[in-house]
This record gives sequence, structure tokens and C-alpha cells, in this order.
Amino acid sequence: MNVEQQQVIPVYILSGFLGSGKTTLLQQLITYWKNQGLRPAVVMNEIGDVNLDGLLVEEEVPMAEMLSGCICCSIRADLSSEMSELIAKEKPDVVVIEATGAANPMEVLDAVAEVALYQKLEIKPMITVVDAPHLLELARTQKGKTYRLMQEQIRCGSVLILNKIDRVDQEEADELRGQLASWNSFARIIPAVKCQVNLSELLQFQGGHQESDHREHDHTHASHEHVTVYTHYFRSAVNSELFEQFIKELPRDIYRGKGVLTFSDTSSRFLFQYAYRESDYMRINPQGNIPDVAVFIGEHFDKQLLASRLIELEESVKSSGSI
Ligand SMILES: Nc1nc2c(ncn2[C@@H]2O[C@H](COP(=O)(O)OP(=O)(O)OP(=O)(O)O)[C@@H](O)[C@H]2O)c(=O)[nH]1
Repeated sequence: MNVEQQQVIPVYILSGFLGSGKTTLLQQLITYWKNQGLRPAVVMNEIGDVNLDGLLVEEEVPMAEMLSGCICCSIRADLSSEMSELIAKEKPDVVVIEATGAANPMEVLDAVAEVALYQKLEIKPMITVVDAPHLLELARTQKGKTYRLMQEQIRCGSVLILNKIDRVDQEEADELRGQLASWNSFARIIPAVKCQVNLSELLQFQGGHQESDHREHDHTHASHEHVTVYTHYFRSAVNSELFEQFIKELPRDIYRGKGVLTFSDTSSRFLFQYAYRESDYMRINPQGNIPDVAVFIGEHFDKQLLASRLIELEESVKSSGSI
């Protein structure tokens, strides 16, 4: 199929520590989508060789399982290929990734961004499920790798589901809310038991910004999306020098970028990489239908602004008449 005709598939990433309730949420999401006549597909991984969580998902839901490791560290390339295979084979309307509890969320985002280079995806802001009693216990001791990873997962979430609230008392729940807000003031916090939240609100919120949400805070934000991904599919070639200039001027809060580009002033296509203010361009000759695309990952940056700058680059080539 022509890339132009490809449907943009929303991708939801569920993050959260081991046993926090991700699978519990996943099951509800699947039912919800199915009731709407949509076809969800799941990418799931589990440390160990048996995907126990997978057994909890209805059999007819297409699923790519990645065993023996965590998506982020051992099989990053596999996540990309598993996901594209799953999409090509199953043609889902929506994809959900349940990242293992031990996964670093930025690494997972990075791996998914890779897939967006050759598949039209809309990477939704991350949903982090927080295990209330577990976090309470760790917050009191404040140490260890687990604590730091949990903190990182909380920092990256745009929605934090404070789950298992039945296992803490009111005072502890308030303490936890305060803790979450201090680590991530952008995210919306939803206390829950068994991840029972209003799913249409959760997903709707994921699609954009809801002004009403801001009122809860005593400060205003342009968006709740703390860690953000912006994917731009180019409609036409851009000038290489202007693009390089654009990359040099990227705001500091964008720390990762990658893409495949056709420049109006060069003969081949390029793979570009950008990480922590360093950029790199490599000539490539991709096989198959690879769109011209750039993916940017960063914290709380203005997607609209980035989009309009990139559109300006496209327009400037068109108006100058160069090919
Ligand atoms: N008390 C209580 N238990 C819960 C709640 N939500 C989930 N659980 C239980 O917690 C356990 C782990 O839930 P899962 O949904 O499998 O968690 P997970 O995040 O997918 O776990 P991993 O795949 O190991 O990362 C299960 O036994 C759930 O029934 C809750 O709100 N309260």
C-alpha cells in the first residue's frame, strides 16, 4: 500500500512498575475498543520465558510477545520489527504496548519512534500506572534502583493512574498525590482501584489538551503532555541547509530526533539522527515504501510550533520552485 494511503495508527504505551496493574488496565482497554468495533493489537513483553500476562488477554486479540527480556534493553530492534510485522499482518486500528515493569520509559519511546519512521503512527502520551502501596513503601526508604525507575516512569507519564488506592488510607493517598505532583507537575493524576477509570476520558485526554483540566492546578500549562513525541510526515522535500539550520535551532527541551528525509538539493535520501544537540546525516537508499518523516522526543515542547516550522520548510522549497 502506498504510504500516503496508510491510516495513522494510534499507539498507546502503558508504563508502570511490575505488578502495578498494567494488564488490568489493558484488559479494560481491549474490551472498550472492541465494543466500539475497533481492532486492537497488543505488544507485550515479560521478563522470563512465559508470557503470563498474555494468557489474560482474549485469544483473538492479535499480539506480539517479546519474551526473555525487557523491551528497552535487550530487544529494542525487535520491538520495531515485531510491531511493524504485527501492523502489516493484522492491520489493527489501534496498538497498545505494555512495557515490562522494568523498562525505562524513554528507551521504550525511542524504540517506538523508530517504528514511526516507516509506519504511520500517532504516538500517544504515556500512561503510567503507579502502585500506591509499593510507591509509599519505597518513598519512605528513598533508595534503590527500583525507586529511581519508578520515579522515571512517573516523570514520563502524561496521565498517572494512582492504582490500588484501596490498599492505602486517605492520609497516605494524599501524601502520594503530593509526591507524584512534585515529580511531575504536568501530569493528570487519577486515583483508582483495579485501574477502573473512565476510559473514554482517559483516551480523549490522550488525544489532546482539555482546558478544563488546567483549572485543578494553580498554574497554567500549555499541555499536560510532559514527555512528548511529535511525528511529522513530510509532504514534500525540504532544503538540506535550511533543515540543518532548523535542527541547530531546536529548543533544548527536545533531546532526541530521527527521521528519513528527501532533500530538494541532494540526489539521495538521508537518515538523520539527533541526540543531545549532536546531529548526524547518513545517505540511505531505503527499500520499500518509506515515507519522509521526522520524529522528535522531548519534554513539554510546543508541537504546534515545531509543526509550523517544518511546514514552512516544505513551503519554502515549493515557492522557490526548486526540486
Ligand atoms: N488490591 C488491589 N489489587 C490490584 C489492583 N489492581 C490490580 N491489582 C492486582 O495486582 C496484581 C498485578 O496486576 P497486573 O494488572 O497483572 O499488573 P501488571 O502491571 O500487569 O504486572 P506485570 O506484568 O508484572 O508488570 C493482580 O493480582 C491484580 O489483581 C487494585 O487496585 N487493588
